Amino acid sequence: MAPTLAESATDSFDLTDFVINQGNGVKGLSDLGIKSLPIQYIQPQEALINIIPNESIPVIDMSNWENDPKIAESVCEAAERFGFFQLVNHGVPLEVLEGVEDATHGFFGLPAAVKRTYSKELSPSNSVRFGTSFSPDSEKALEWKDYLSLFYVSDDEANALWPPQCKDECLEYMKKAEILCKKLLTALMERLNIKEIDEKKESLLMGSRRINLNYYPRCPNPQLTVGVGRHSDVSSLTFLLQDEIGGLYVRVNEGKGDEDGWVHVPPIKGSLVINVGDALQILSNGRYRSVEHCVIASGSKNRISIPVFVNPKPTDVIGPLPELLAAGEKPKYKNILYSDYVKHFFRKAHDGKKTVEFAEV
Ligand SMILES: CC(C)(COP(=O)(O)OP(=O)(O)OC[C@H]1O[C@@H](n2cnc3c(N)ncnc32)[C@H](O)[C@@H]1OP(=O)(O)O)[C@@H](O)C(=O)NCCC(=O)NCCSC(=O)/C=C/c1ccc(O)cc1
Ligand SMILES: O=C(O)CCC(=O)C(=O)O
Ligand SMILES: [Fe+2]
Repeated sequence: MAPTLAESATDSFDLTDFVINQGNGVKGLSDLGIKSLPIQYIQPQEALINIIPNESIPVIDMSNWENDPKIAESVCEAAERFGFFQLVNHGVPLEVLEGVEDATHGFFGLPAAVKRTYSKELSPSNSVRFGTSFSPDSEKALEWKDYLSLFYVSDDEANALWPPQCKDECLEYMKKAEILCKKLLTALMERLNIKEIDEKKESLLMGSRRINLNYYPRCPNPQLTVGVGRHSDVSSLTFLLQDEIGGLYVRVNEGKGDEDGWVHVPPIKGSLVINVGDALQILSNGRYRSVEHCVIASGSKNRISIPVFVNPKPTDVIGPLPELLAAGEKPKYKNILYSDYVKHFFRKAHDGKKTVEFAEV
């Protein structure tokens, strides 16, 4: 039986066992109606961010993409300057977005005992993992987030192993996002004078995919914790669907003259938030920027978000693209096996932009 509130306030309540081992997650804690944040979730002061109210990341309308080259230009400029932008009229149908949102609520609404069967300990495959926080074994303070992470290997594998409550919707969203991804990557490569995405480049840029379903339940003291700590993604590009609650913040003006701080990414119905990940920063030799972001939980509502991470293949060696070096650029990054890079990211707590130092020359 779930512990009572009185029990949860005492040492007799084993939070790790309840949240992690039993599969209740932070959703389980929130559903208990706890009135204050357990100490394990209190983040150190430096995790808290300075919010800049009057700035924003670009919102780009893609409806005239085929005919108006200025749209591709805005995408490339946003990828260089902010590393983040929102897209509207991007071609992924609203029903597909709504379908995967409903499926996400369906999955997290399952009993803990069912979700737990997808945990690292019990899941029959490394491609499917239900968990809570990012890296609980290495974090000083936990994050207020549960997730399901699905690595795509094949349709057959997904059909056999992904949870039936969400597999069709996840596959559909991932596939539609891929069409959009090709368009964006073609434009981003053209800007680097790379006219053709051959097989090798296609693998480096979009050889693997992972879809995460993130659940951030209502939090009793959202200002003391984080939904996701500051990090950059290790993908090439991330396609993030967020619901109407809000809470995603992106770092702006880092190392520039203007005020360094964080801007909110306001939810826009039907839009997708796109961001550059470390792999594209490395491949483009720093031209496109993978930028820090974080999530602040809500004090009143449950929030979901669904990123599709488009990545190199785990077996690819990533480094600055040869065309850039042939044009005389000095490499800023070493060549590195992509799965080593990702393992390095997953084994430590979120730490801003530090992962990329692993690849710096
Ligand atoms: C190295 C991978 C990820 C796993 O390969 P594996 O052979 O199953 O390796 P391991 O089982 O040894 O996993 C390596 C470590 O990563 C951990 N891990 C294995 N998947 C996971 C998992 N989805 N979640 C969080 N730890 C994991 C796993 O627990 C393990 O840590 P540890 O147990 O401490 O040794 C492999 O699939 C790979 O190279 N994938 C490349 C494609 C890929 O997944 N790219 C990542 C895109 S994800 C991204 O950009 C951002 C993700 C993100 C996610 C959460 C955030 O809060 C913020 C951002
Ligand atoms: O929930 C969000 O808005 C962002 C989540 C995120 O940054 C991630 O999963 O990598
Ligand atoms: Fe992220």
